[in-house]
Amino acid sequence: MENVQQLTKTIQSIGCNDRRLERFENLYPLPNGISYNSYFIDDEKTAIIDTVDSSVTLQYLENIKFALHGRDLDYLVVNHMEPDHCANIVEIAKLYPNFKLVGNKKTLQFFEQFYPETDLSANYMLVKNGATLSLGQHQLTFMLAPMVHWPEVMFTYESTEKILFSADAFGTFGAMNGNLFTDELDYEQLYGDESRRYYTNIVGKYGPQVTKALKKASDFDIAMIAPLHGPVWRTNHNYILDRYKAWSSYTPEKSGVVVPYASAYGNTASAVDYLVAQLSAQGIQDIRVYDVSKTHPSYVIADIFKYSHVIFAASTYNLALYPSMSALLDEMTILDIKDRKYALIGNGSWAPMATKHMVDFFETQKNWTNLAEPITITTALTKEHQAEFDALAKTVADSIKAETEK
Ligand SMILES: Cc1cc2nc3c(=O)[nH]c(=O)nc-3n(C[C@H](O)[C@H](O)[C@H](O)COP(=O)(O)O)c2cc1C
Repeated sequence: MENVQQLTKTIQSIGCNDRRLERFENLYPLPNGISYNSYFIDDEKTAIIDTVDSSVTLQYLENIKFALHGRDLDYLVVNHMEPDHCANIVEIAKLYPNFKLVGNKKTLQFFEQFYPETDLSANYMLVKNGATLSLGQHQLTFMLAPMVHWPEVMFTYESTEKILFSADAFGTFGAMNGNLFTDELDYEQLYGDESRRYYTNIVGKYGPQVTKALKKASDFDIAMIAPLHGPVWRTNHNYILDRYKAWSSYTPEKSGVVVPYASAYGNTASAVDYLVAQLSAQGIQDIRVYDVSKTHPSYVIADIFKYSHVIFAASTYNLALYPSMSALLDEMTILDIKDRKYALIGNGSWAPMATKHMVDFFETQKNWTNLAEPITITTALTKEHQAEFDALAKTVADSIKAETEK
């Protein structure tokens, strides 16, 4: 049976949920699943905006059949050619061969790269930035938003009902829970952290491009923002726009400190516990400690975007940096995170090298401010280092407080 909801009188949400997938892009844990959104516009001409992942094809095709009510499909607009959104183009082509596949030059190029066995060139409708398409009552305008995840990404604006179909922008991890609109649910509680983890890990590297797209989109009078994952915004746009402004400019949302550590036997972990207790004694409340061997880097990355300060602590592993800390630092480089204040603690029992590796790493990073001389301990934290740890806690606490007062 169909599973379709009304976005407006003439536009339906025909997307599907997937609560089985373990990892998005085979990388990011999905504890609450994911939704793949797709929209159907019922007008003199019929149109679908984006398709869904192959894992939900059967449900999706039922939804389309229901939405069309026996009519033919005229247009399929592809805002994003990533497989979780384009995997059903070929299926749609089998059932509705007369449709026009609407995309820009890169969209169509990617289509041929992903689906070399399917020739849809006769269906192509190539659009450029600013091109328009009339469906009857509804008028679509296409706006290129390159690198708001991928180079072919575009936004589609429907001017009659003032809806911005925003591709991956403004979306979130987490399946839908029945409520289609953000104002029907407690967004902060249900999707607040997961939308940050989604943005920072998936789009995080492309802050400048996101800023550009936000500026372009502000030319439009927007009543609704309909993303490709998660609920639709029809009120309180500023909540998500402000968050996007902060994330895309690498501005911390809060002053506070993230403390990712890597520890084989627990000594680095104990040293961190001592340090954060001193931070607490200094009055710091927002402290987030993570064992990077246990917590997936995407959660740590999301908090590094959220908070102003980071203290990295890691032990040495065969003269190298402990692998799970290395993985986190690699991920940070891939995402180009900048503008945070940091301090370093290394550990090692016979040839401690972790501190040096982390120092070398931060010399290559943009706009990270080192707050203190790195500390190296040689296995367990001892009274000998206590004063250094106390001093580090004071320095970091003072810096956080100064940030709060700004
Ligand atoms: C596989 C392995 C390799 C290690 N290699 C080094 C090393 O090259 N140099 C060193 O000083 N310590 C080395 N260590 C020791 C740990 O770094 C050390 O015991 C640790 O810093 C203590 O802190 P922890 O309990 O937080 O792991 C190694 C430990 C393991 C398990």
